[in-house]
Amino acid sequence: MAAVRRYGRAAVAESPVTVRDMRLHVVDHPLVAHKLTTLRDRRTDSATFRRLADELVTLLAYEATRDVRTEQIDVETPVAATTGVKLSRPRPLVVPILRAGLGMLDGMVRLLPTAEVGFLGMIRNEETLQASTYATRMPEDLSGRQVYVLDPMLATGGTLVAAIQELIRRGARDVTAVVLLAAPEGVEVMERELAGTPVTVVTAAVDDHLNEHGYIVPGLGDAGDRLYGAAE
Ligand SMILES: O=P(O)(O)OC[C@H]1O[C@H](OP(=O)(O)OP(=O)(O)O)[C@H](O)[C@@H]1O
Ligand SMILES: O=c1cc[nH]c(=O)[nH]1
Ligand SMILES: [Mg+2]
Repeated sequence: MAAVRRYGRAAVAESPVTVRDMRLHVVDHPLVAHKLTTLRDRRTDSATFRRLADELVTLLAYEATRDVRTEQIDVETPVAATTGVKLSRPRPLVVPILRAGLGMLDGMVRLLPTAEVGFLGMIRNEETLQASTYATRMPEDLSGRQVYVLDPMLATGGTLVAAIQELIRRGARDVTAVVLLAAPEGVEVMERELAGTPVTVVTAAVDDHLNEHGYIVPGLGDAGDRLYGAAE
């Protein structure tokens, strides 16, 4: 599939790649690959999965926050006066998409301690693959805010596109999506549906394809169930 080649290994070498208005950054790092491989493993239990997802997000967050706004401040070390930076206001907003995105929240705010947190509850209908929103708790006005939206899986793209459209409706113009895994089909849908809006997607990998149930292949299964499902 041409799209796979476009976003597969080649994208890792050149990452980030910009396609129309979307910047796709596949984080190429051995620790990222190691943690992702253990997340993929069907034998990994929920407790380990939660810990690894948390660690992986912190590594992705390092890349995702590369353009976070800072301002210069004065600081006195024990030796001399100098200048440094601190995170600027308005505070960045972090929005996990419930349920599975909640497993990424702690790892993200660990690196962004000043962040405000909003919530979007969304569910994908497993028959139609259409996303719907069942809960929203975010500031109404997001103009001037840097927004980081968290969801482990970018599959058909329906969920993330709807989430980002809602952020844009509230005035956000600086949106970064942090996902653990993406499908090439979902990346294409995002480019098409969000054309004209500069959006960055940071991910650990772009996989091969979606199967007939809309699951990422090889993927890691149902992220929500693996994080919060019944114990094995
Ligand atoms: O790109 P898409 O095709 O829209 O699929 C991705 C969405 O599906 C999963 O959520 P799910 O609906 O299973 O909800 P959950 O997080 O509560 O498990 C996943 O966490 C994404 O939100
Ligand atoms: O592979 C997939 C696709 C959607 N949602 C998941 O949790 N996993
Ligand atoms: Mg799920």
